Amino acid sequence: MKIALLGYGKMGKAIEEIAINRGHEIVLRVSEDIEAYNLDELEIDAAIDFSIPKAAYKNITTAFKHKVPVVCGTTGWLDDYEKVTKLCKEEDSAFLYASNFSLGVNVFFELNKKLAHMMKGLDDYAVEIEEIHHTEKLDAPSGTAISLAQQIIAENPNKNGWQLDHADKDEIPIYAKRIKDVPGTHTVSYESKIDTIEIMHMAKSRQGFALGAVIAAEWLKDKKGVFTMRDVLSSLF
Ligand SMILES: NC(=O)C1=CN([C@@H]2O[C@H](COP(=O)(O)OP(=O)(O)OC[C@H]3O[C@@H](n4cnc5c(N)ncnc54)[C@H](OP(=O)(O)O)[C@@H]3O)[C@@H](O)[C@H]2O)C=CC1
Ligand SMILES: O=C(O)C1=N[C@H](C(=O)O)C[C@H](O)C1
Repeated sequence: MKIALLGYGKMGKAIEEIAINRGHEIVLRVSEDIEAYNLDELEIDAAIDFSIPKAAYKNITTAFKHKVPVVCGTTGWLDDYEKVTKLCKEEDSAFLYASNFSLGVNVFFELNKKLAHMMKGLDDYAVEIEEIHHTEKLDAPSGTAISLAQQIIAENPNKNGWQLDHADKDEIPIYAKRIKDVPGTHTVSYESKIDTIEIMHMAKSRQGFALGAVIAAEWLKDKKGVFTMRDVLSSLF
């Protein structure tokens, strides 16, 4: 496959290494305004966007206009998600966003949903989410923590939203910590006066995120429509 990397920072470089090892060719590396590049002449099979929150919308929608399928891992831009999916359908293109591409986190998401379902009637337990990332991360809370909160809210009628660092009774607090070099750790805990139930995922490197993104691009290549990582991993869950 011919792959365009929209964003060539820590994740772009990790994805490049894995894509080349899997026999793909990187035909474009974008680190600035996408309009500076000629997408049409490169015969791109898929673009993978791991850029910055304020660039993601333009990168994605520009790729659609050039009929390039987009896998997006950039977080912190989701206020524009509905606009992007509408445009994807209008342009007859393909789009797959995941707040976290690692297989382990996608298993963790399934555990989180099951645990939330079991805990929804147990009012003695207070739920909270903690995420820890490296100090260069631009957004807080992490996209993964938001996905975890949304999954709990979907299961629990007593929870209507989330807030960073504090929460009302009907909300889930998300605590975001920044510590040098941490690739990404997420913990969901339910605490009562007598015990604590906790599930945790700790990434040891960026390799899992990068491999998942390349697998998603291979999967998306000849498809049309809007997908999630659950579609890619449907045979597992
Ligand atoms: N979904 C997932 O599984 C994962 C998601 N992420 C997310 O991916 C994103 C990138 O993370 P990471 O690689 O660690 O961050 P980095 O800061 O290392 O990389 C971002 C890169 O984007 C570049 N950039 C700036 N403007 C543009 C633009 N207009 N178009 C394209 N690229 C641009 C930056 O260039 P410059 O430095 O010159 O400004 C930088 O090289 C973040 O949003 C992060 O949360 C990260 C890991 C996993
Ligand atoms: O910025 C990061 O590094 C990461 N971002 C993603 C997120 O916001 O959830 C995924 C992963 O945890 C690493």
